[in-house]
Amino acid sequence: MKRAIVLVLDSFGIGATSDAARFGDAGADTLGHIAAACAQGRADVGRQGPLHLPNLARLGLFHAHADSTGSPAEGVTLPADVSGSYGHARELSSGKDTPSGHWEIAGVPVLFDWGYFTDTQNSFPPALIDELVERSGLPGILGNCHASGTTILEHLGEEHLRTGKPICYTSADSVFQVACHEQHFGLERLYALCETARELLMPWNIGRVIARPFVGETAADFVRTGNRRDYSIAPPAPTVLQKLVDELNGEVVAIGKIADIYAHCGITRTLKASGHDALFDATLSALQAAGDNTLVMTNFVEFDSSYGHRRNVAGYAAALEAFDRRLPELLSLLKPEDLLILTADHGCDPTWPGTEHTREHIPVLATGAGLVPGSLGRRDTFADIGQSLADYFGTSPMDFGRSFL
Ligand SMILES: O=P(O)(O)O[C@H]1O[C@H](CO)[C@@H](O)[C@H]1O
Ligand SMILES: [Mn+2]
Ligand SMILES: [Mn+2]
Repeated sequence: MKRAIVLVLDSFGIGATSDAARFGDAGADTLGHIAAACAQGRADVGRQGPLHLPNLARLGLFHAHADSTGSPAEGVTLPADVSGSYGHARELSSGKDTPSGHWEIAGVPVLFDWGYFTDTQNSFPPALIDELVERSGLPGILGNCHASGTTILEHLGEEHLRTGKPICYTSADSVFQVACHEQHFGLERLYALCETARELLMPWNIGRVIARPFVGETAADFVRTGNRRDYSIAPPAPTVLQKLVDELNGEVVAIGKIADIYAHCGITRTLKASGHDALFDATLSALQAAGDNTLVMTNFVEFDSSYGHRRNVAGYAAALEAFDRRLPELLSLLKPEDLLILTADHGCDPTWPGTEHTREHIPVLATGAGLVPGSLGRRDTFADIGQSLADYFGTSPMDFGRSFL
């Protein structure tokens, strides 16, 4: 029986890549800088002391990090006995965004350039906004700038409630984000607006439109909800997910934002859940129900959206420790022939200037399926994961990547 589980810890980078300087990210290190802050007592909010990830450590996380950066993370002990196969991978894709990372993990790197809105103010072309306003019957828009999604709610959330104008913003990523109040503006109306924006943005080659619903009545208490929705374009070639479905009639269970990120291509079941515990629970039940030729893939989004972008080191550390505590539940469900892979889609170093992603190696932690514990070394592309999955299931090979099985 072939069953693979891929857990994407969104934004969990383990050290800058050799091309990071091109992104302004030379020296970024999501894991290393979190561990250092913990070791130095600078992350004692809601948690205490050195970063404690015993289960990830046993799978080889800190070994992979040391191989990636050249030195062990501060304040952590590298276990003598490692039970997993561990490596770190570079990114071939031109960007450091979520779709690029996920598609490359699935064997399809993004070798073209996305469209970006590079102006930090008045970021969107007037003709685009005019058409969006007209087609959606809006009184206008707010924002029209680069912004952090929580800060912009503090600045413009109340004006949004007064005027009914959606808050549109972007970032260094190829995104068009729309924040609207779930009740005052309406959730379904926000989704419809995003669908129109998705259509209008096709010629601009923008990777994603993201609906960012929020609740609350004043700047002090606005909070984004789990009803976020990502409208991605389709991957440029069949991913390993698609091949598993098309060639082997397999099952692909997408948990969290996975289905949205692959534009619902190559997915047979979608499970939504809000918060890491609920995502973990959904992963466990999907695995318990999984039959032959099944891939269960989960994205743990809070690392990125609640802690990485928010530059919240203690929060990121606490979320990693909580994830680590639950890992034995998953490991105990695995059958020897199952393949488990833990990885990430890019970095988002919470100590780095700004609020953007960081260009980093991702961890590749694999166990099961006859893998021998030990180092997988530096991998040239995230697509080694996709190629390994193709190899494991026996689909036709991917065009990119080298199997580590
Ligand atoms: O600041 P928020 O709204 O979380 O936005 C972040 O999330 C987007 C998608 O990952 C990125 O473009 C980044 O800007
Ligand atoms: Mn991401
Ligand atoms: Mn992000």
